[in-house]
Amino acid sequence: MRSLTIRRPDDWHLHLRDGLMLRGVIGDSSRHFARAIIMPNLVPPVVTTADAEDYRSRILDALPQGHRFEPLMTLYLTEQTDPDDVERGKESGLIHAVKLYPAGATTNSHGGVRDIDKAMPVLERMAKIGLNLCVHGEVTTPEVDIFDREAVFIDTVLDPLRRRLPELKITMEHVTTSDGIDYIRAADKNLAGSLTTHHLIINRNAILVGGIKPHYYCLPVAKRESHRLALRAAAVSGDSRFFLGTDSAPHVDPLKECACGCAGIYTSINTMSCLAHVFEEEGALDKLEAFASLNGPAWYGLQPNDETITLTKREEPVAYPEKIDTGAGPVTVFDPMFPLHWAVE
Ligand SMILES: NC(=O)N[C@@H](CC(=O)O)C(=O)O
Ligand SMILES: [Zn+2]
Ligand SMILES: [Zn+2]
Repeated sequence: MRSLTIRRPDDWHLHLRDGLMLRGVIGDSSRHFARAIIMPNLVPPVVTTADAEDYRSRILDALPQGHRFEPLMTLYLTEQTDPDDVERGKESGLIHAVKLYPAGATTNSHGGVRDIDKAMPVLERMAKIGLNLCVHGEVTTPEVDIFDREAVFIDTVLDPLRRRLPELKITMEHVTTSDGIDYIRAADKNLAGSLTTHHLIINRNAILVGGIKPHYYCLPVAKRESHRLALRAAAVSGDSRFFLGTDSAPHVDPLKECACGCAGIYTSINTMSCLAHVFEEEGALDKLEAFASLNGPAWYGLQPNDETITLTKREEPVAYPEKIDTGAGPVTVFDPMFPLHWAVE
């Protein structure tokens, strides 16, 4: 048996939803993770500091008995967002990032930004006060192929924005391409990227070969194998600009298994087992702590957690449910398509 003790990890991109779904999923995160950057794409979205404060209370209220977990709140950027409200949210310690969803790019993003010029006053204020901008980095232009949307976003939105406002700290979330990795590596400052668990494991074949597999569909959509390999290399490199954001995004099965299934993969429950497997495969178990527990806090200006978790490699595969029952309905758990042997003690 091998074992590995690391600082308690954090999740720098998480969807917890609300109501019954929130109650059904939060324990899967708080069991292993100490903190998470909480995505604001509720219906309606979390747009003001007051919304974020209410949502944070609902999250803490849903936490299982005995669990300790700190939700790090974010605001959903709109063309009407008030810079003063954002600044108050940051100064009070509540708000850790503002999230840019290009309108229509992903789940519940129709209220997102259409014209980035309209968001400039907020972005300028964020640059001034040192507040992070998290971006869903895909263009939504219908002419652009869905597999190219991240690369085109970098050229037409992200790079111009960084030139215009070099002092703005930007997290390119759920990077799925080697273009994204190269772009982050080449940046001199103020740019980092989060990587999901599933994009380190699947390529686009998982969605399309042998029948259409809705539980492997998420946005940004998984790309070809060469991109997956680039993501893996970045994750295990130890480069402090890359860290874990699971993007665990629960949807009930009926909304995924239908003619127009929604995007999102649920990985909170087995992420640490999956990551230990990936890092071991890459001969880089010694880099798992940097990726899951150290680089993220450093980027967000927080201390790493004092507590630790221990992962042990077992003979028998680790059991995890195929689906969880959430009260809102069943949610299928990410199946990495290989047995998992690393267990969190
Ligand atoms: N990643 C996804 O496929 N879905 C996310 C939205 C997002 O992070 O883009 C969701 O909220 O379901
Ligand atoms: Zn996204
Ligand atoms: Zn997400």
